[in-house]
Amino acid sequence: MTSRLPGFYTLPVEERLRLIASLCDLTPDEAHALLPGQGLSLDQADKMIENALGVFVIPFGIATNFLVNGESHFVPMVVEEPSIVASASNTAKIVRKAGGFTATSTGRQMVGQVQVVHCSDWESARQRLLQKKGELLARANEARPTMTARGGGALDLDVKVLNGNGDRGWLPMLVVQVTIDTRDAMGANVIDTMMEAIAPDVEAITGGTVYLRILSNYTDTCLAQAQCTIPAELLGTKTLDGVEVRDRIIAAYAFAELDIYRAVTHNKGIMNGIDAVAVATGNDWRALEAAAHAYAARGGRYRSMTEWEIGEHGELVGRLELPMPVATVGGATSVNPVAKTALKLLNVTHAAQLAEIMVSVGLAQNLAALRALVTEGIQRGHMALHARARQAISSPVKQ
Ligand SMILES: CC(C)(COP(=O)([O-])OP(=O)([O-])OC[C@H]1O[C@@H](n2cnc3c(N)ncnc32)[C@H](O)[C@@H]1OP(=O)([O-])[O-])[C@@H](O)C(=O)NCCC(=O)NCCSC(=O)C[C@@](C)(O)CC(=O)[O-]
Ligand SMILES: NC(=O)C1=CN([C@@H]2O[C@H](COP(=O)(O)OP(=O)(O)OC[C@H]3O[C@@H](n4cnc5c(N)ncnc54)[C@H](OP(=O)(O)O)[C@@H]3O)[C@@H](O)[C@H]2O)C=CC1
Repeated sequence: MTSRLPGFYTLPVEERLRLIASLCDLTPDEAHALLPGQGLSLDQADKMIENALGVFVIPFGIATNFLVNGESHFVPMVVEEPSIVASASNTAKIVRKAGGFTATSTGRQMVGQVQVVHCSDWESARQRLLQKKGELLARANEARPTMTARGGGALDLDVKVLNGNGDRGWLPMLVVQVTIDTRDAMGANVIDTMMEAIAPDVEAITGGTVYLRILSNYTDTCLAQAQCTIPAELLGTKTLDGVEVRDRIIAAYAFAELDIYRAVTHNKGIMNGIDAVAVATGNDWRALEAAAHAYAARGGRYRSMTEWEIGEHGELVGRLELPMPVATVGGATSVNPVAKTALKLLNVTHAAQLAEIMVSVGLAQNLAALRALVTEGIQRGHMALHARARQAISSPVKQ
């Protein structure tokens, strides 16, 4: 199977679906789930959230041309903004000619926190907790034994003391921080269950009072990295040669590194792609957004999420590393039939693989935007598609 389908976007929508269904072996039900009114049922929606009245429909598209770690992937995207799917496909086509994206992921470890207040001796409470680390980890794992059976579960525990601020009436506090491998799940519920399970032991050991027992969305131990190396000649346009475009892209990147007003826009463009895949696959995009922007501000300065530089042979080299707490099981991925179809289209079986593709999509999206911005400007490509969308809005709805 190849994801390289020249001119795919020129086909009528029904034909596109037929072609993809046959290339990806979708069952009639899986393909049917993508049609308006056929995906999430009202009954399912009513069980997913509270006070449901209906379902909100957003277009579902696929980006073509992606080659990640030597494998072709169609990338499902659910998004309301024109030109995101086209630009991802366009860049993936260029990067494919250069050998595709290389992506890795480092760990699937998430963090849970328990906040303890009112301890009489903070340092001795900290020491006692560390001495009981094995028992606390065992207690956490007893709460979700199936996670250990899968090779995951609570792995490590650390304790920190945070000073209060008397002037503002803030108490000092102690934080028990547990590292948990949640395998193919995002793990919020798993972690929260574990943190609630260890809380009584934490109180008994410290003599303090537990307040919060919750996961952390700063998932800097669940990272994915993507890289692409593009010969300059592949970047040229009708009016500019590739070396000039490459150098302008480096200048655009430097702008984002140096100026927060530009960095936020630059990073919004990256998240355009990542969020669209997150929504399509039923993942929690708020968790991804929160973690990604916090990671971009690590070290105390908010910067570009991507890095661009000139390689040894004059190529443009791009990298993106982000926290990717995504799931192929649990949450809405397991409930929404559209998300199930999206995962099948992507042809991924594990969360780490999904994370690697998503970070490649983020890198592609950034390159697309930068290349357009430093050459013809964003308006021609983006606004032509935007104008088409406006036309659809103003034309009467077919019954
Ligand atoms: C829009 C393009 C791709 C046109 O680019 P083009 O060069 O006119 O495209 P083309 O007609 O030569 O086609 C090249 C390939 O693009 C794809 N393609 C081309 N057209 C379509 C289409 N209609 N539907 C689906 N795919 C399309 C398709 O893959 C096609 O090749 P094929 O696979 O067919 O051989 C280009 O101008 C582009 O990439 N622009 C960038 C647009 C962008 O970045 N949009 C993001 C939203 S704007 C924003 O919110 C973020 C931003 C910009 O503010 C971030 C920032 O500032 O950093
Ligand atoms: N701050 C935040 O971000 C918060 C987010 N949430 C929400 O929580 C949800 C995610 O929680 P999560 O715990 O992941 O989802 P679920 O509660 O749906 O749990 C996932 C379950 O899937 C099962 N499972 C089956 N196969 C696997 C596998 N290969 N790897 C791992 N688990 C597997 C496990 O259950 P078993 O072991 O029993 O088989 C696991 O507990 C999202 O909807 C998120 O929006 C909730 C609270 C806070």
